[in-house]
Amino acid sequence: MNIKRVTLYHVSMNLLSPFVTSLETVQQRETIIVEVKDKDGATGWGEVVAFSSPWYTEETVKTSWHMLEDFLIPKVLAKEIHHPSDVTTLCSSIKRNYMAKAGLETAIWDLFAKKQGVSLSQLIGGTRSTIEVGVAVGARSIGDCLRQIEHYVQEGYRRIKIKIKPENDYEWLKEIRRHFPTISLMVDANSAYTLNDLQQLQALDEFQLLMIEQPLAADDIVDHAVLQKQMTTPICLDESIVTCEDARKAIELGSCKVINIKIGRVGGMNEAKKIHDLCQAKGIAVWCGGMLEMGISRAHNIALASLPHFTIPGDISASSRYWEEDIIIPEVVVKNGMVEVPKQAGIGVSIHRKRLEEITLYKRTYTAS
Ligand SMILES: O=C(O)CCC(=O)c1ccccc1C(=O)O
Ligand SMILES: [Mg+2]
Repeated sequence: MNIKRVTLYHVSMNLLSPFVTSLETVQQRETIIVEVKDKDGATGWGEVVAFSSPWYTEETVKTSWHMLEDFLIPKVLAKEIHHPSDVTTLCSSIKRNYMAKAGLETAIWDLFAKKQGVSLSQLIGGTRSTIEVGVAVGARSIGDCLRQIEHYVQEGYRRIKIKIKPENDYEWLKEIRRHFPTISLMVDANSAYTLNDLQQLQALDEFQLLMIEQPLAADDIVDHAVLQKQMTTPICLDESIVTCEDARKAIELGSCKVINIKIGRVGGMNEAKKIHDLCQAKGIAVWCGGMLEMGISRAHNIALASLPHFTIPGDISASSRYWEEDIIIPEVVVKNGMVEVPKQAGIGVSIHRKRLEEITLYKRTYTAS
């Protein structure tokens, strides 16, 4: 493949309702859509999942744009690409900046799959035609939280995830379990605790949680290993795992029993697949995480989650969970807690050009010299 043009769209959409985490409340979702075109005019689409501010990881929409414009796009425009995994190698001299890399790399995966005439799921070795999905609830109050759970359980979601922090964990979970004693339930702390909170965390063991996601700091796989030995609830790592090497070390240390794989956080589909394969070999459970994303990233997640070792429902909700109108056709729909894996070439959905233009604040095209 010779990539001839890359277009970046700076876009912004309002979430249907604010998403509250221990670190940030997201209402306006700003991001970058990446369109790549080769010499034959074939097109691939990717989405950068960085946020407006560096609350989740260090990347932002602006740092991603800078990395793409000044370093990453020039690399892919300069060389022939034989396979999307070449992009990882091409960009390996550029440190970190995983979400910026993933936005471009996933667009090239979509393009490559389309050129081969196969679905992205098929291309990466996906084995499922439907995937089980869960939903994440980031609520302002326990009342709001209970109402949301009720609604999503009724919609058929297979697993509910609640955002917690030290000020509302035990009491909230007590209330939730009183109303929903048997639902598949897990929590995500986005690093809101330290080992000083050991007893408070151990108290959560009574709620039969599927897992607790990222209780401690992103750069602390040592303390997570200490914590896992003293909790029965499985620990799942999210922010701590940005490479396959991180996953290997965390597994060796016993820092987690589960890993949440996000394509954006780990720099692309290639690395995501490597982590999947490693976890499969080591018997560590995995599921596909979410980033309050628009449809393009959602479609890439669906392809990833069709791999055989994704045995736990991911944070892959319907387009209508977050958006009035998504930028893909058809939108992602959830029926009975399941999403169909598209069979069409590439990510298997079309871009809703009119909707994309509506939410675009600025766009710029870069061409091969
Ligand atoms: O529904 C989703 O898209 C995922 C929700 C979620 O938990 C989340 C959303 C934004 C940033 C980080 C996270 C996370 O998994 O920690
Ligand atoms: Mg998380």
